[in-house]
Amino acid sequence: APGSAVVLPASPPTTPAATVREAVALRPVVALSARRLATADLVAAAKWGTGSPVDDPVREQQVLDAVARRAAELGADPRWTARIFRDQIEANKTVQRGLHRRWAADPARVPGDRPDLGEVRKEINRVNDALVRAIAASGEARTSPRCVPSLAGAAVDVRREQRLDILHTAALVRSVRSVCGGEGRAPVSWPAQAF
Ligand SMILES: O=C(O)C(=O)C[C@]1(C(=O)O)C=C[C@@H](O)C=C1
Repeated sequence: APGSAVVLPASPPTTPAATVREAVALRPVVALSARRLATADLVAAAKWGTGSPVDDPVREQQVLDAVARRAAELGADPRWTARIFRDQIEANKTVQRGLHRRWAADPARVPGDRPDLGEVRKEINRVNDALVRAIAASGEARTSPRCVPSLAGAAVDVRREQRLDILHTAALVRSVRSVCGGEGRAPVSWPAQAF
Protein backbone atom coordinates (compact mmCIF):
# COMPACT_ATOMS: atom_id res chain seq x y z
CA ALA A 1 0.00 0.00 0.00
CA PRO A 2 1.19 3.55 -0.56
CA GLY A 3 3.31 4.82 2.25
CA SER A 4 4.02 1.36 3.63
CA ALA A 5 7.35 0.80 1.90
CA VAL A 6 10.06 -0.08 4.33
CA VAL A 7 12.77 2.50 4.09
CA LEU A 8 16.09 1.19 5.26
CA PRO A 9 18.63 3.64 6.52
CA ALA A 10 21.30 4.21 3.91
CA SER A 11 24.23 2.01 4.82
CA PRO A 12 27.53 3.84 4.99
CA PRO A 13 29.60 3.25 1.86
CA THR A 14 32.39 0.77 2.48
CA THR A 15 34.69 2.75 0.19
CA PRO A 16 34.62 6.56 0.05
CA ALA A 17 33.67 7.94 -3.34
CA ALA A 18 37.03 9.68 -3.75
CA THR A 19 38.89 6.39 -3.34
CA VAL A 20 36.73 4.72 -5.97
CA ARG A 21 37.19 7.67 -8.34
CA GLU A 22 40.96 7.55 -7.91
CA ALA A 23 41.19 3.81 -8.37
CA VAL A 24 39.10 4.15 -11.54
CA ALA A 25 41.37 6.91 -12.85
CA LEU A 26 44.54 4.89 -12.20
CA ARG A 27 43.25 1.65 -13.65
CA PRO A 28 43.78 2.69 -17.34
CA VAL A 29 47.32 3.86 -16.54
CA VAL A 30 48.15 0.39 -15.23
CA ALA A 31 46.24 -1.48 -17.95
CA LEU A 32 47.99 0.54 -20.67
CA SER A 33 51.35 -0.01 -18.99
CA ALA A 34 50.70 -3.76 -19.19
CA ARG A 35 49.65 -3.38 -22.83
CA ARG A 36 52.85 -1.47 -23.55
CA LEU A 37 54.84 -4.26 -21.87
CA ALA A 38 53.15 -6.82 -24.10
CA THR A 39 54.86 -5.06 -27.03
CA ALA A 40 58.23 -5.93 -25.43
CA ASP A 41 57.64 -9.57 -26.40
CA LEU A 42 57.27 -8.48 -30.02
CA VAL A 43 60.28 -6.16 -29.89
CA ALA A 44 62.35 -8.94 -28.31
CA ALA A 45 61.34 -11.31 -31.11
CA ALA A 46 62.05 -8.66 -33.76
CA LYS A 47 65.57 -8.12 -32.40
CA TRP A 48 66.45 -11.71 -31.48
CA GLY A 49 69.36 -13.02 -33.51
CA THR A 50 69.67 -9.84 -35.61
CA GLY A 51 72.44 -8.19 -33.62
CA SER A 52 70.15 -5.21 -32.96
CA PRO A 53 70.71 -4.11 -29.38
CA VAL A 54 67.87 -3.88 -26.88
CA ASP A 55 68.91 -0.27 -26.18
CA ASP A 56 68.13 2.29 -28.86
CA PRO A 57 68.82 5.69 -27.29
CA VAL A 58 67.75 7.61 -30.41
CA ARG A 59 64.34 5.97 -30.43
CA GLU A 60 64.01 6.47 -26.68
CA GLN A 61 64.59 10.21 -27.07
CA GLN A 62 61.98 10.34 -29.83
CA VAL A 63 59.46 8.63 -27.54
CA LEU A 64 60.25 10.95 -24.62
CA ASP A 65 60.04 14.09 -26.76
CA ALA A 66 56.76 13.01 -28.33
CA VAL A 67 55.06 12.18 -25.04
CA ALA A 68 56.27 15.39 -23.38
CA ARG A 69 54.87 17.40 -26.30
CA ARG A 70 51.58 15.54 -26.16
CA ALA A 71 51.34 16.01 -22.38
CA ALA A 72 51.83 19.76 -22.77
CA GLU A 73 49.04 19.84 -25.37
CA LEU A 74 46.76 18.04 -22.93
CA GLY A 75 47.61 20.31 -20.02
CA ALA A 76 49.56 17.62 -18.14
CA ASP A 77 53.04 18.01 -16.67
CA PRO A 78 55.52 17.24 -19.51
CA ARG A 79 58.42 16.45 -17.18
CA TRP A 80 56.47 14.15 -14.92
CA THR A 81 54.98 12.45 -17.97
CA ALA A 82 58.43 11.93 -19.48
CA ARG A 83 59.63 10.54 -16.16
CA ILE A 84 56.82 7.99 -16.17
CA PHE A 85 57.78 7.03 -19.71
CA ARG A 86 61.42 6.64 -18.76
CA ASP A 87 60.22 3.92 -16.37
CA GLN A 88 57.99 2.45 -19.08
CA ILE A 89 61.03 2.14 -21.35
CA GLU A 90 63.21 0.64 -18.60
CA ALA A 91 60.47 -1.89 -17.86
CA ASN A 92 60.21 -2.72 -21.57
CA LYS A 93 63.94 -3.44 -21.65
CA THR A 94 63.63 -5.64 -18.54
CA VAL A 95 61.15 -7.82 -20.41
CA GLN A 96 63.23 -7.90 -23.60
CA ARG A 97 66.35 -8.95 -21.69
CA GLY A 98 64.42 -11.50 -19.65
CA LEU A 99 63.00 -13.08 -22.79
CA HIS A 100 66.38 -13.09 -24.53
CA ARG A 101 67.83 -14.90 -21.50
CA ARG A 102 64.94 -17.35 -21.55
CA TRP A 103 65.37 -18.03 -25.28
CA ALA A 104 69.14 -18.40 -25.00
CA ALA A 105 68.63 -21.01 -22.28
CA ASP A 106 65.83 -22.78 -24.10
CA PRO A 107 65.89 -22.26 -27.89
CA ALA A 108 62.65 -24.25 -28.24
CA ARG A 109 60.85 -21.20 -26.80
CA VAL A 110 62.11 -18.78 -29.47
CA PRO A 111 59.03 -17.50 -31.36
CA GLY A 112 58.68 -18.84 -34.89
CA ASP A 113 57.79 -15.50 -36.49
CA ARG A 114 59.92 -12.40 -36.52
CA PRO A 115 57.70 -9.29 -36.22
CA ASP A 116 58.62 -6.15 -38.14
CA LEU A 117 60.12 -3.64 -35.67
CA GLY A 118 58.62 -0.69 -37.59
CA GLU A 119 55.15 -2.18 -37.23
CA VAL A 120 55.67 -2.90 -33.55
CA ARG A 121 56.74 0.69 -33.01
CA LYS A 122 53.50 1.89 -34.62
CA GLU A 123 51.63 -0.11 -31.97
CA ILE A 124 53.92 1.32 -29.27
CA ASN A 125 53.13 4.84 -30.55
CA ARG A 126 49.39 4.13 -30.27
CA VAL A 127 49.77 2.82 -26.72
CA ASN A 128 51.98 5.82 -25.85
CA ASP A 129 49.27 8.20 -26.99
CA ALA A 130 46.57 6.43 -24.99
CA LEU A 131 48.85 6.28 -21.97
CA VAL A 132 49.63 10.01 -22.08
CA ARG A 133 45.89 10.69 -22.15
CA ALA A 134 45.35 8.34 -19.18
CA ILE A 135 48.18 10.09 -17.30
CA ALA A 136 46.71 13.50 -18.12
CA ALA A 137 43.28 12.35 -16.90
CA SER A 138 44.61 11.01 -13.61
CA GLY A 139 46.28 14.09 -12.16
CA GLU A 140 44.04 14.19 -9.09
CA ALA A 141 44.52 10.49 -8.35
CA ARG A 142 48.28 10.72 -8.87
CA THR A 143 48.68 13.47 -6.27
CA SER A 144 46.33 11.87 -3.77
CA PRO A 145 47.67 10.34 -0.54
CA ARG A 146 45.76 7.21 -1.57
CA CYS A 147 47.62 6.94 -4.87
CA VAL A 148 50.06 4.16 -3.93
CA PRO A 149 47.48 1.74 -2.52
CA SER A 150 45.10 2.50 -5.40
CA LEU A 151 47.86 1.88 -7.91
CA ALA A 152 48.90 -1.34 -6.16
CA GLY A 153 45.28 -2.52 -6.21
CA ALA A 154 45.00 -1.79 -9.93
CA ALA A 155 48.26 -3.66 -10.57
CA VAL A 156 47.00 -6.72 -8.70
CA ASP A 157 43.79 -6.69 -10.78
CA VAL A 158 45.56 -6.20 -14.10
CA ARG A 159 48.08 -8.90 -13.27
CA ARG A 160 45.29 -11.38 -12.57
CA GLU A 161 43.18 -10.39 -15.58
CA GLN A 162 46.06 -10.55 -18.02
CA ARG A 163 47.60 -13.60 -16.32
CA LEU A 164 51.00 -11.95 -16.24
CA ASP A 165 53.99 -14.15 -15.51
CA ILE A 166 56.64 -13.17 -12.96
CA LEU A 167 58.78 -11.37 -15.56
CA HIS A 168 55.90 -9.19 -16.78
CA THR A 169 54.60 -8.62 -13.24
CA ALA A 170 57.98 -7.36 -12.05
CA ALA A 171 58.22 -5.17 -15.14
CA LEU A 172 54.70 -3.82 -14.54
CA VAL A 173 55.68 -2.74 -11.05
CA ARG A 174 58.83 -1.14 -12.48
CA SER A 175 56.84 0.64 -15.20
CA VAL A 176 54.53 2.52 -12.81
CA ARG A 177 57.15 3.46 -10.23
CA SER A 178 56.79 7.21 -10.80
CA VAL A 179 53.04 7.40 -11.33
CA CYS A 180 52.29 8.59 -7.78
CA GLY A 181 53.71 11.80 -6.45
CA GLY A 182 52.85 15.05 -4.81
CA GLU A 183 52.86 18.60 -6.02
CA GLY A 184 56.43 19.78 -6.44
CA ARG A 185 58.00 16.70 -4.93
CA ALA A 186 59.51 13.57 -6.36
CA PRO A 187 57.17 10.75 -7.18
CA VAL A 188 56.70 8.29 -4.35
CA SER A 189 58.53 5.11 -5.19
CA TRP A 190 56.81 1.86 -4.45
CA PRO A 191 56.30 -0.90 -3.54
CA ALA A 192 59.07 -0.02 -1.07
CA GLN A 193 56.80 2.49 0.69
CA ALA A 194 53.59 0.59 0.21
CA PHE A 195 54.57 -2.53 2.14
O1 LIG B 1 61.62 0.49 -30.03
C1 LIG B 1 62.47 -0.26 -29.56
O2 LIG B 1 63.48 -0.63 -30.19
C2 LIG B 1 62.31 -0.76 -28.19
O3 LIG B 1 63.11 -1.56 -27.73
C3 LIG B 1 61.20 -0.21 -27.33
C4 LIG B 1 61.73 0.89 -26.41
C5 LIG B 1 60.48 1.50 -25.71
O4 LIG B 1 60.13 1.03 -24.63
O5 LIG B 1 59.88 2.40 -26.31
C6 LIG B 1 62.63 0.27 -25.40
C7 LIG B 1 64.00 0.26 -25.54
C8 LIG B 1 64.70 0.98 -26.61
O6 LIG B 1 65.84 1.59 -26.12
C9 LIG B 1 63.82 1.93 -27.31
C10 LIG B 1 62.46 1.92 -27.16
